[in-house]
Amino acid sequence: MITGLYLFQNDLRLDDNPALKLACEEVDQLICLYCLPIQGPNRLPYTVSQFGEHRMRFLLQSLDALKQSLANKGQELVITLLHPLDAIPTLISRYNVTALYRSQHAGYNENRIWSYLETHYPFLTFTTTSSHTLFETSELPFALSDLPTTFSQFRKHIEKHPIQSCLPSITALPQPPKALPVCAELPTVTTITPPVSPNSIHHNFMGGESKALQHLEHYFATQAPSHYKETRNALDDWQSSTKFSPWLALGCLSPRRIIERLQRYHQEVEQNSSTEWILFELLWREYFQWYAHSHQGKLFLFQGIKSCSPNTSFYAERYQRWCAGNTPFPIVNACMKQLNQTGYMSNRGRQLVASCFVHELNLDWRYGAAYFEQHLLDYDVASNWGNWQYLAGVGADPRGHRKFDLAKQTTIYDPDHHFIRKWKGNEHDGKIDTVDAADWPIRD
Ligand SMILES: Cc1cc2nc3c(=O)[nH]c(=O)nc-3n(C[C@H](O)[C@H](O)[C@H](O)COP(=O)(O)OP(=O)(O)OC[C@H]3O[C@@H](n4cnc5c(N)ncnc54)[C@H](O)[C@@H]3O)c2cc1C
Repeated sequence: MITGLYLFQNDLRLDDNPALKLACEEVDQLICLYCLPIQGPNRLPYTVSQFGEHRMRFLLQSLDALKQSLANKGQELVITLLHPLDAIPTLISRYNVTALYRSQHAGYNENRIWSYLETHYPFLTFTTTSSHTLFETSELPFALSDLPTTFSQFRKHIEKHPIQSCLPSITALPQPPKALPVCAELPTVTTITPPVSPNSIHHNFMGGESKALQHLEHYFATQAPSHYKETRNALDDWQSSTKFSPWLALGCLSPRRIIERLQRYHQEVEQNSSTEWILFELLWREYFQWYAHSHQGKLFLFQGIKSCSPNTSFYAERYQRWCAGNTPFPIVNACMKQLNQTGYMSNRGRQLVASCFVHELNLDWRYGAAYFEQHLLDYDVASNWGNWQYLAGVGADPRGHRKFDLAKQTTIYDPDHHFIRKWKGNEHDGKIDTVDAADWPIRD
């Protein structure tokens, strides 16, 4: 009798999940595990915790949904607050686990944990299968160490490569062993976050696989894909971009399932430069995934993948002002308040606030990335840290860095200040510093 352990991470779904399918085929009984990292020391050295309330709400909803789907098939999702290196060895020895499975993950820490287990349990089998990306490592037309240094080169290599078809949803799973440990006492969605206003943008963001598939269908049932390229830079409109990112980040939705639905839209409705741009953006996501796999720990270094560090530092007051949306830049303030109140910010907004962080406030980009990590519903280690590096000039940008003219951007994207007024971006005191580095008040 083979007992397997499946570690759920960024693949909280049964649909198109090749890693889980393989586990189901190879073992007689299966433990399904999720380690929820909300207790213990913060893994980031940048003062913030990993989970803001919106991010946690979306994750808990997604876990609830997965737990229910598994229960409908006679399985049990064990959710623990223990670190994987405490939980997994205990389960291995208590249930005589001999085979461990997971989906491929771009996270440096997640991979170190898996490698540690592989080294310490050489007689067990460890299998990692890709489900978070459009392609598998073996399909890439270059070695990971030779990943193209720019997105354009990457896209040229990959865009004509056929994308594998999706797998159907898993209908049957091996049973769990008898007397599995009960789940940790988890905070519930209602205890951890305040109720969501029905008018709020994030009312639409409900975690879980079935919500993801509903949203996918709904998006492609509208005309929005046919206008995506013209609308995708809007700051605050639900239909302007796909809003797939939170479900993609947790793996409630497979990127290949999106491509399959996009192709159906092409056959049934139309194919134009807007619809093609959706694939283009998903290739950006793909690039950052492989970028993280390729550069590993360098994703978190101040100098990124470059050889010299930016000329920025950490100024506590400036950082606090940026987080709270109290800088001299109304558009930035509005975007930050939108993030704080909803857990979402448009791609254009993210570019503007990151540019402000690095180029106007001269702050160390990693603190901005860590703040995003805490608050974004769609936080994804590769997309977040890769984009921040890009904007800070220490990543994959051939131009060196991106500094946005915030006044000009406001004229283009919020000409009548509707967005700024809505999010109260004008409510600020116009200052960057009121104390100096030694905490002595600065006099005007
Ligand atoms: C500083 C910064 C931090 C970011 N952090 C994250 C993050 O943690 N998680 C995340 O998913 N995206 C991140 N992005 C990328 C992008 O802003 C979001 O993916 C996008 O805004 C999500 O909204 P959407 O699903 O409507 O996107 P759409 O415009 O509809 O794009 C479709 C999909 O393509 C992908 N995509 C689009 N743009 C990018 C991009 N620049 N990089 C990677 N993937 C992209 C996403 O998966 C997105 O869901 C970041 C961008 C910046 C500038």
